[in-house]
Amino acid sequence: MKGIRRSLLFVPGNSPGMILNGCIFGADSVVFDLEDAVSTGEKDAARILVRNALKTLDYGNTERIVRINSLKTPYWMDDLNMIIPAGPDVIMPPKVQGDEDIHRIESYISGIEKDRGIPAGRIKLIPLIESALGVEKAFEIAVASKRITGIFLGGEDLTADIGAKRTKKGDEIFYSRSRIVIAAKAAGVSAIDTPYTDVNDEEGLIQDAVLARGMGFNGKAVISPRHVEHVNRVFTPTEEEIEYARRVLEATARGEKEGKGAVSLDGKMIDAPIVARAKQILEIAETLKGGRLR
Ligand SMILES: CC(=O)SCCNC(=O)CCNC(=O)[C@H](O)C(C)(C)COP(=O)(O)OP(=O)(O)OC[C@H]1O[C@@H](n2cnc3c(N)ncnc32)[C@H](O)[C@@H]1OP(=O)(O)O
Ligand SMILES: O=C([O-])CC(=O)C(=O)O
Ligand SMILES: [Mg+2]
Repeated sequence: MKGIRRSLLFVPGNSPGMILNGCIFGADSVVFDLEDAVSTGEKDAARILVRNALKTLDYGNTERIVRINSLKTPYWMDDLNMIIPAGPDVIMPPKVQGDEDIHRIESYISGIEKDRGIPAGRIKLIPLIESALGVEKAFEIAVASKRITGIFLGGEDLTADIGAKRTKKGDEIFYSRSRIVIAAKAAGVSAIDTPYTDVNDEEGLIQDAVLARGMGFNGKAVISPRHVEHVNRVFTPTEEEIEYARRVLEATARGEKEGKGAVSLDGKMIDAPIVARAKQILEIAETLKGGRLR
C-alpha cells in the first residue's frame, strides 16, 4: 500500500461553487471531473475552471486528482495539455482497457513534462477500470507504469458493459471488486471502490463501504459531501481494532521470548498472518494520527 485514501470526493469540473468547497468536507482526495459529470458543450469551460482551481486554490493536505476524458474521445490530449502544467497530484484516466492505454497516456504526460520543464514522474496515475476487458486486464494495468498509485473500480459503466442490472447490494460487481483488490495488492498499489450513487441512502452507503473495506479495498469514491464522513469512519481503524492489534503484537512478543511460533490470545490462535494484519491496522492508525495521508 502506497498511501491512505479513505474517501475520494468527485466534484464536477464545471461547477465553480462545488470546486471552491471541495476541500472543506474532509475527503482525503478530491477528484475534479472533466469526464461524465461534464456535458460535451461544457468540456472547454470545465478544463479552464479546473486548471485555475489547481493553480490558485489552497487544498491543504487534500490530494488533488483530475479525471480526464477517455482515449476514445477527442478531449483527452487537450485535458492533459491544460491540466499537467497546473500541477495536479494524480491523473485519473477512465475506461482503461489494458497496458497500452496507460503507455499512451504516460508518454503524452512525459512529453508535456519535458516541454514545460516539469519534474518527470511526480504526477501519479489512478486508472479507472470499468469494462469487462479492463477487469480481465486489471493486473496488467496496475503494473503498467511506476506512476500508478492505485486502481479504481467504476461500477456504473462496468454494469452497463456487462449487461447486468445494478443493484444496491452489488452482487453483480462482487467478482470484479475481488479482481480489482487482488490485482491492486499483487501490484502493491491501493484498491479504490466504486461510489454509492444513492445520495440520500446513508445506511446503504455505510453497508456498502463496510463490505468494500472487508474485501480489502483501501478507500471508496463518493459523489456527495454527505458521504465523506461515513466513508472516512468505515475506513479508519476503530479503537477496538487498534487495541486488539496492540495486544496481538504484545502476545507475539511474549511468545517469541518463550520460543513459541504460535501463541493464543482470548482463546484464539495468533500466528504470522494475524500479526501481519495487526501491523497493517497500526500502520494505518499511525499514518492518520501523524496527518501523513500519503
Ligand atoms: C458514475 C460516475 O461517473 S460518478 C462521478 C461523476 N459524478 C459526479 O461528479 C457527481 C458529483 N455529485 C454531484 O454533482 C451532486 O452531489 C449530485 C448532482 C449527485 C446531487 O446534488 P444535490 O442534489 O445538489 O446534492 P445535495 O442537495 O446533497 O447538495 C448539498 C450541498 O452540497 C453541494 N455538493 C453536492 N455534491 C457536491 C460535490 N460532489 N462536491 C462538492 N459539493 C457538492 C451542493 O452544491 C450543495 O451545496 P449548497 O448547499 O451550498 O447549495
Ligand atoms: O465515476 C465514478 O466514480 C465511477 C464511474 O465512472 C463508474 O462507475 O462508471
Ligand atoms: Mg464511469
